[in-house]
Amino acid sequence: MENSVLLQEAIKARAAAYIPYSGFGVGAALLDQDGHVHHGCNIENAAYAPTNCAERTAMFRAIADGLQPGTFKALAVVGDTEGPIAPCGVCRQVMLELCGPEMPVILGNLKGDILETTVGKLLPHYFSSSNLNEKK
Ligand SMILES: O=c1ccn([C@H]2C[C@H](O)[C@@H](CO)O2)c(=O)[nH]1
Ligand SMILES: [Zn+2]
Repeated sequence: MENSVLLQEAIKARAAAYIPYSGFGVGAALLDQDGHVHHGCNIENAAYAPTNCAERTAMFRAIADGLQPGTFKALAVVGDTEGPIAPCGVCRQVMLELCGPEMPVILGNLKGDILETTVGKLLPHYFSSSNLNEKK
């Protein structure tokens, strides 16, 4: 699937954002190996901390639907930002866990700016399960 098509899916996903506090809607679209797209939006909370970002919503939704970690092909994320949106640190760590360092990440905005990167480039010198296993 073209990056531009996956970004369009992220824009569609953004329409469902629940954002009563920030007013800042984000959409995400996660492509699986069968060519299916899993949508995510940010879901906020009056207590703020329980807020779930669009990226994590898409990944958790796909895992809950039975897809296997490490099998995803790409993740697109879109917000109404000046340049391509920047995923938060928590989402980068979850991307590493569920998508792996090599997976492409396509970051965009509503003006059509695009940054193509990877999970590993977004989270250099990351902590992962291999660090836990070093001590076994
Ligand atoms: O990449 C990002 C950045 C921010 N947010 C959400 C979290 C919160 O609802 C709002 C403001 O931080 O945007 C995302 O979903 N993804
Ligand atoms: Zn996040």
